[in-house]
Amino acid sequence: MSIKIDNISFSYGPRKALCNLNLELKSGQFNALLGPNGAGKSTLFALLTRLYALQSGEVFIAGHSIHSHPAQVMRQLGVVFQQSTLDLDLSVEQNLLYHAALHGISAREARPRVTRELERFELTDRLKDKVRTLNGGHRRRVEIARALLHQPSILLLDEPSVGLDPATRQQLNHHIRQLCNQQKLTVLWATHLIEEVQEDDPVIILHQGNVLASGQVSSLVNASDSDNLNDLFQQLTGAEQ
Ligand SMILES: Nc1ncnc2c1ncn2[C@@H]1O[C@H](COP(=O)(O)OP(=O)(O)OP(=O)(O)O)[C@@H](O)[C@H]1O
Repeated sequence: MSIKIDNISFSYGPRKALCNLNLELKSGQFNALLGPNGAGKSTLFALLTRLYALQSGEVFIAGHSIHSHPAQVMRQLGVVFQQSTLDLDLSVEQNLLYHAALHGISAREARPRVTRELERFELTDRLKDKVRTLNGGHRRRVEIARALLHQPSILLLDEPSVGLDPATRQQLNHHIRQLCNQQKLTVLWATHLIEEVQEDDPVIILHQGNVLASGQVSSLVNASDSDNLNDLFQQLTGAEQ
């Protein structure tokens, strides 16, 4: 399922955060949204998830406007925000069942889904543990498992690897890629880290609210006079990695 972003702009008072964005995510693929701090990544996520109302332009999910068909399209979205939204004093199971209930899924129906997701994330033995006792990498996995409980076809992750050590970051990134391949999920992975983006990925380079480039990494690099994505990113944004 795809997301089409049609000419959206957004300002916080006088500060312009997004300027005339036009994008289409590749359906069933791992799409990377690469931008330095302040690029506008979180603002874009807030608009895609309807946390903020659109000020101009439109967003379509599977051809439906998020403005005119919100319930229909929101069901298709799984979201992992930059800041964790787990309740630290509830167990992993309680956090997951609570989310399922918010989506109208009964506990009876939710339990096997919880079991399946936790198995997939190798967290089965942590079911009854309070989230507070989990390390950062495990908390992130619980959040992703939670985002998948209602079986969305699109998964949005806003800098999910922030605060994790390099090995855990890599595992998480690898895990999402596997999920994407197995389930044909459309993924939007926001990051400021070039090493989380691979040559075959469709990438969107966002800087100061503007899309500077979008397309498959290797095509963008080949069409430029840079040797790799790192060089291209630096050339376009002036930002050092
Ligand atoms: N609530 C707000 N009020 C005013 N300005 C804001 C607000 N939130 C974000 N901004 C500004 O909007 C721009 C885009 O911010 P945004 O958080 O979307 O970027 P980002 O790419 O997610 O960066 P980061 O990784 O640092 O969160 C920045 O200039 C930021 O300072």
